[in-house]
Amino acid sequence: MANSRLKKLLTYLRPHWKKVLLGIGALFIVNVFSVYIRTQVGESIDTLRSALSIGKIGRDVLSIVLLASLMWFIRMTSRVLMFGVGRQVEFDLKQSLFGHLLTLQPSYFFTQSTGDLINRATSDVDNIRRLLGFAVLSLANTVFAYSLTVPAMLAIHVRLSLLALAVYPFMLLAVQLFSNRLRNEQRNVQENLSDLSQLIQEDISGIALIKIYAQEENEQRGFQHKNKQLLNANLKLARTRNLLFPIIEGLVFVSLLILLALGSSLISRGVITIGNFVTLILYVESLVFPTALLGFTITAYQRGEVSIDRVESILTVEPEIQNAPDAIALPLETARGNLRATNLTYTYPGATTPALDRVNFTIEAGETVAIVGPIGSGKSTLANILPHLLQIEPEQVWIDDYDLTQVRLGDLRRAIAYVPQDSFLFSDTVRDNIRYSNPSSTQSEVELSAKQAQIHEEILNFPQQYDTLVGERGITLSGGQRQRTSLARALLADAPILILDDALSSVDNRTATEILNNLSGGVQNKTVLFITHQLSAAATANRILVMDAGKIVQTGTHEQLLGNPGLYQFLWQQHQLEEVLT
Ligand SMILES: Nc1ncnc2c1ncn2[C@@H]1O[C@H](COP(=O)(O)OP(=O)(O)OP(=O)(O)O)[C@@H](O)[C@H]1O
Repeated sequence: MANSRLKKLLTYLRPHWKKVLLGIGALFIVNVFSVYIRTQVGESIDTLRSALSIGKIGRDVLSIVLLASLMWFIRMTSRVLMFGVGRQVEFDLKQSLFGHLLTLQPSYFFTQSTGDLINRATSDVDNIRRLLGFAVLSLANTVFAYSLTVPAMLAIHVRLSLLALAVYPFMLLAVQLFSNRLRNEQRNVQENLSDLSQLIQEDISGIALIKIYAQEENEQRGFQHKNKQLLNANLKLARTRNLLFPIIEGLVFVSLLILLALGSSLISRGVITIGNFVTLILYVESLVFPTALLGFTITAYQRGEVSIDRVESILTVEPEIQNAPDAIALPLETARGNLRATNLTYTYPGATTPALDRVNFTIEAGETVAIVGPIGSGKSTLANILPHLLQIEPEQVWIDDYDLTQVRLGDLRRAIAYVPQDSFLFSDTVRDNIRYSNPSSTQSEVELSAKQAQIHEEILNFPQQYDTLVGERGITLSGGQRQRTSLARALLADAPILILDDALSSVDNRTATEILNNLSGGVQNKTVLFITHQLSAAATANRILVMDAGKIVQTGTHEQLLGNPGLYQFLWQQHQLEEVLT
């Protein structure tokens, strides 16, 4: 696992290897300078003891200042390079995450919490950036500091250096002991953060419901509970971290004490010079920072490791619905709009009964077909299968006599304009919302679609007409206006097949029937499939499919179906009753 994470890190870094090498190389030079300057200080002290010369002191000070300035400059360069690489990897990861999410089927998003997904794409990616910027930089710095300083110390006096360094294995032991705990606590923090984000996102979406049922206090309590859990997880992590760092620092000071205690007798016996002794103290002091940082580095590493897992768990999800190898091209110009189903059966993952059970139909190009039936009878499932938004077995559905599962996804979806039940509008202008299906269309084409969807007149009454912003940053449209704007968008796509999934449910019966009548008037020769509970609208279709419990139980024109006892007759009587009552 750790190995695979390391491999992942290397994959992230590979495109930026030149900068990484340059940054690490610069860090190596910085550490060489650091050791050299400390040796210089010791030598200067020893020279002072033999002959006090102001000129020599001046020269030594100047050379040390120059070297230190150069060192500072190179250290800055290495930081800019490494932190830049971290930012670049953050950018790359966000790009691939977003790109990958767009390849996944809608059902994936039903089973995932949006807050968690957002958190992974932001906070977790940020942790990986820190791991690659700060942690790699600091780890490399620690390795260089030790590998250059320790030999220099040993060269001065082996026994004294070894004794001063004797406490360092305890430091590594402490870090090791704490690392598992830190990782688990970090994971806990990330998960609690995701929970909280999810709650905020849900509450904002469901704000009307919260108010209708006067649940503000309950929601506030729920939020407080989750927020408290996050606080506790953060405090626990901080406690562990705050326990580790003082242990490390304390051990460093023990090593300084050893130096002081033993070093003074070695000086008095003339084994080492005062200059050597000062250099040794400076060396031990130079290891304090990289060693104390080891704790932070480990935390950043742990945090990054957890985040790598969380980000990779999205990136490794295979899209269920992809182009088949050698997928069949179905260019828009050649698509006619025939649809056929043979024994179409579909069961939702985890469900025990099929949502569609051996469904058979043939719909000719240009036909207008209404699909009616009680709630939960499988109408939307069928509507989602046709643009291949749900994965089905091959050889069950055919478009223009091609197996739907073998047709290139882009071509299939361009051939089908689909208006789902809940009409989604982007926070953008009305024009761009309609143009979404065909971004190169002209204003007059947009207006034509809006007229067919019977929304044009209302748009003209909006404050900035077609330039009016809708959604979160603009005006709020009524349910019926949203539905007709979505319909205008679908009509502008000019696809040979139009599927409306109860897409006019918030539009009054008369207008809905008028719109559908115009669509089925054959002006555009589209195949129109509309799912509806408005039976007066369904009555205008060329043919009606009646669904019940996943099956097509009746087929025919309105008149034929009315003449036969069955579900349609029953639904129609109910509809007539509702008309009288309203
Ligand atoms: N994502 C899903 N996961 C599991 N089961 C589902 C899912 N979506 C729908 N179902 C089930 O599949 C069956 C058919 O649902 P579907 O939404 O296709 O019915 P419908 O006829 O469109 O209903 P309505 O008229 O209410 O829109 C129902 O039993 C429903 O509970």
